[in-house]
Amino acid sequence: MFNAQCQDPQSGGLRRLIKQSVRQVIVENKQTQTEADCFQVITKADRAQPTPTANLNTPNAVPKKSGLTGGTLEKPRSSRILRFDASKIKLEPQSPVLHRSTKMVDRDNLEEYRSMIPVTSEPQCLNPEPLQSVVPTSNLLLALPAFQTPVERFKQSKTEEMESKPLILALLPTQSGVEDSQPIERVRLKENPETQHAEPVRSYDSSSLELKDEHNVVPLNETTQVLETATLTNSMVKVEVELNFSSKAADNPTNVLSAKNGLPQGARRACGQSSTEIGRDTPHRGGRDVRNCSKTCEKSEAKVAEVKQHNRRPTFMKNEAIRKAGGGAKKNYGSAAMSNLKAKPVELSHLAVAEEQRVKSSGSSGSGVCGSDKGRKRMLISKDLLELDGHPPNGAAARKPDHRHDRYDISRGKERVPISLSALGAEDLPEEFFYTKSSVVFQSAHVGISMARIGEDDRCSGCVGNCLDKLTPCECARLTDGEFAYTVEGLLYPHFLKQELDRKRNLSFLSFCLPGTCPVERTGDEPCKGHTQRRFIKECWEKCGCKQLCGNRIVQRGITARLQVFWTGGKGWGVRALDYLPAGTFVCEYVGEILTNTEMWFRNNESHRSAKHHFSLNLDADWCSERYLKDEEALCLDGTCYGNVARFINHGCFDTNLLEVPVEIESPDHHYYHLAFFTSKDVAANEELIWDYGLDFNDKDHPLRAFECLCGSDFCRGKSLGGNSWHKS
Ligand SMILES: C[S@@+](CC[C@H](N)C(=O)[O-])C[C@H]1O[C@@H](n2cnc3c(N)ncnc32)[C@H](O)[C@@H]1O
Repeated sequence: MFNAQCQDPQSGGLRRLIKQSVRQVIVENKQTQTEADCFQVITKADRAQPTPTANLNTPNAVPKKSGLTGGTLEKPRSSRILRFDASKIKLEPQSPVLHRSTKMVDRDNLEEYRSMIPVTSEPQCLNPEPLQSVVPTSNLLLALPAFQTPVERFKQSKTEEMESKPLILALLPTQSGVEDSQPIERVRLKENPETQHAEPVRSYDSSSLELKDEHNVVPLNETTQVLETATLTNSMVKVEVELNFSSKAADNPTNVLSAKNGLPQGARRACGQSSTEIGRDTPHRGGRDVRNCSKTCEKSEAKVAEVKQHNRRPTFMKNEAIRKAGGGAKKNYGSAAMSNLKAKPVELSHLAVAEEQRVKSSGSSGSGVCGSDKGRKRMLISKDLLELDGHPPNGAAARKPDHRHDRYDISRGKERVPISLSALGAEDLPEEFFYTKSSVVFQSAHVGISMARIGEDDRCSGCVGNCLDKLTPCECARLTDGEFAYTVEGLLYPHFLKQELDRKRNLSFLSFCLPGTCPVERTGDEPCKGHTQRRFIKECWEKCGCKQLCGNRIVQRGITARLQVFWTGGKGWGVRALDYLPAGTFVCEYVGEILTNTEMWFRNNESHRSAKHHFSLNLDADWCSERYLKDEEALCLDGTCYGNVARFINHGCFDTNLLEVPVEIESPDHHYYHLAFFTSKDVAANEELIWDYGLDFNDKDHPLRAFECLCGSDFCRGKSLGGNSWHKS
């Protein structure tokens, strides 16, 4: 679909090829500028017989897959932890503040999450001992197991139902929460209150709620009155949370509220506040030097230190406790894959079984483009592909896709930052797809990356710390044309950007590889006129000696910019950055299923043909290499069913703000690489992000018809396509 460029450097004129064309655009300054078509899918090339001369013994040869072993099918049960401020949710359920403060974490990673909790939880007036009686009402950590749909949830077995109990992990005290708070007795959940799947109100009282009787965590008593309600969205399931607080304080001496001050018995006031005495403690007198206070005063240095020390204790359950409580939550898809260094490739047959299970168990997956690709086999492109001893990540292969969109974060916690979805003006939500942070391999695509094959020259094993600190480029940088591509700020160097933009706009002779190596040419009617050579970036990686914080590791760290999927109108969904992004900022990688040209061609002729939007692109930056790439070898990415936020990025014919750059991480094998998007210029907050698909809008041989382009550029190549547009077909 996207990304291959051909031109005849001999004639300099424009000649249309079978799949690609180069168009000349006369820009205002009368300079002739050419824009190459990159948005390309397989046409005749895929139907042709493979060229038998491919030499797989070359250094770049792709290792054949063999003997893939390991892998167990385990039903993934992840849990989401939603931290929200009840008062804010109540007032502004969709505020960005709320959005930012929402974080989904696998149960196994709670400890990691602890460090991310803002210090606003610092107790203001709390006595650590009777904390159970001082219950803040504003910050609550609530874990809800993830479910496919509410309906499915209620079909769960009794055992699983037990596991689905909400788990209050912590109540974080805030200043405002002190005066009017009481112990929570009940959390009442009402799922999907506004949808047809509305389920009856589900109440969890002290016996069904799992609470950790630890600092900041509140035991339950009998239910009495509702003091606070809140609504949060968990994976498109709207959950109304009613926090029921005790009013039977007198029954419980530790929960007695002082009629005068509203504080539970045993809680202390901060110095300078009302001088009401509570219990035997001596309150701090206003204006008094805290150094003179006794330890019983909570403003005293000793008390503050004690409180701080107490708060350093883990607020959350330990993993083991959580597993017991939640029934054995598994690591989530992404993190498990990335953290399992000893993983072996997932056995394909297991994947097939998993896929079948997915199709069977997902009622909605039988429709639409994604629903039609039953039985596909996929693997994560990650360390679990490495041919090392070990096992695949638990449940990674068997994980069921959850097709619903979470508007607060369509990645469902898989990305480092939430990717929100603004559906303003849209009639429907985007079509279902499986959000994946890393590309997955479809059955025939050979992208096995072997650690053993990564040689000394392909990594900087002798480096330490940050390679950017070195005076001379490390081995990885040498593979990036001998220099680092990234600045210390993590941006693409301006000269790198300029060079690549020039290369795209003004296809110079030097940018082309020799004819005769192009798979298009081998099967087409016309000779290939060359492809633009792409400059690859080689990032440092696990096998390098440098640290994870090395500045030559940008794309592998994932998305850091706040992105939002929004409704553009005519173009469908698009992506914008919520903040200003300077030129050279990494935005995201194009993630999808990795498949061969041949497989892509079949898909385009079958399931994708009638699709409204198309999500496939060619990884053809290696077409300039000396060896042939057979059609069964040349790779494409299809983001239709498995993809990330990049699948929503729209096309622009000219003056786009994104540049696609091939980036190698795992190995310097140009056969498979990551296609990373960087801002090609400064991008204002809320500006739509677009890149040039390089689509040949006039290609009538293509199985998919080009869309009628609405990029709005004066140099638009596809705005008046007449009958060639799928919109009109
Ligand atoms: C990779 S998807 C982009 C996301 C898509 N807009 C959506 O709603 O899912 C590519 C598809 O978006 C639409 N599209 C992208 N750029 C466009 C443009 N400039 N004008 C019209 N449609 C566009 C076309 O339907 C195209 O097949």
